[in-house]
Amino acid sequence: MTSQTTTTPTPDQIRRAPKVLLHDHLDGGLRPGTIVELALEQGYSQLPETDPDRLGVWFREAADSGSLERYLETFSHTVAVMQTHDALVRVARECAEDLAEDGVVYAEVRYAPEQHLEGGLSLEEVVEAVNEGFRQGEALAREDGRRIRVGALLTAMRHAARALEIAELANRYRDLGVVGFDIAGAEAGHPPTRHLDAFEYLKRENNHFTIHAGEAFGLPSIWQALQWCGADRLGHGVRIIDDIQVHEDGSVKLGRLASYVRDKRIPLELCPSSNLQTGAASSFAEHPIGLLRRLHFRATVNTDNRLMSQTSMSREFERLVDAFGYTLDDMQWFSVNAMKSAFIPFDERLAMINDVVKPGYAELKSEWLFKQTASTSGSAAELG
Ligand SMILES: O=c1[nH]cnc2c1ncn2[C@H]1C[C@H](O)[C@@H](CO)O1
Ligand SMILES: [Zn+2]
Repeated sequence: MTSQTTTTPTPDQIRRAPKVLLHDHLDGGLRPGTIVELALEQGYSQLPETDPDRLGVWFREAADSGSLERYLETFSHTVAVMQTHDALVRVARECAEDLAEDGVVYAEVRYAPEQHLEGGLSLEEVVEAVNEGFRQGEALAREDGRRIRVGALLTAMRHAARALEIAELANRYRDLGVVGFDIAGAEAGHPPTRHLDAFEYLKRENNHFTIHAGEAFGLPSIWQALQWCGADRLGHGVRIIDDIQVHEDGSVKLGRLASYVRDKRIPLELCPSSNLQTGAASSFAEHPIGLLRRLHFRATVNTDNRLMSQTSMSREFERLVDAFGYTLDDMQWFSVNAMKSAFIPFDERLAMINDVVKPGYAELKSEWLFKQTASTSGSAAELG
């Protein structure tokens, strides 16, 4: 038996393995039951379904459009019920609890504060409500014997004009639960350079940011995000594949931009299920993550929107294990990559890797070895 097959993780091991999540939208991860309850409490009557199971299916199907623009339309329903302090606290608390339950030990969860002002909250009140929810969720997880740390990323919507204001907000709440900044929304027609003032401000403040780029639009968007805006990470970045040639004999040639991304260890926040829904990839088996992992790009695995994709970190890994035969070693590689790429300080990242991620995988691997040894010695005894 090769070590590849011997360490193929079971669904239970995948769930228990310590996972690190860098790209997850707060407004894309609500529990369907919570949406129904919040809509009822707040008198929001536009939900397409009021049965939680059917609503969950509706989100996945509506998001399965093959177009990022149509995928994004589904967020109008989640954002609609996230307009009060209590709703934001609840959604953030449940997010942290759900991630912890799924074995996520560190997460950076993003949302756009400017989309949560319709109930009269200020930008600061939105950030404080979400932070309160994350802290509650972390504490509840701890009571259940689970360990998770959640940091917030503040997103500015790329079609709007509030990026500098949101960047300033992210800077004000730095070390107070917010670990960085992002821009999201429809990519085509909204280049990241429109928000250069925000990125330049953050660089001057020595702050961190990621940019959704190379998802619905290709290399020019990635190039701008890196070389004009100075992004620390790429949200998706999957289209970097357009700059990689794979020849018939299996040899590979990287273009200048792909080389830069790999040489500089630019983290790619890959979100396989989401890419299938927006048309950025056509199947799990053909998803560029397989090649990017083989070529040692700084690839990470992410959920993007758990509600719209009916997914979780465990589900993403299960599908990757099925498609590419990944082992616990591969899972550890992705998780260490993600932890290295997080926006918290270096010493804290290192501590997470050495005290949480690596020991977690070592334990799972030793469990497996123990079972193997027990079954081998059992059969030897029977033979004897
Ligand atoms: O995958 C995505 N690409 C671009 N924008 C996205 C994606 N997923 C969610 N968003 C948008 C919709 C949300 O309302 C917003 C903030 O989380 O970010
Ligand atoms: Zn996203």
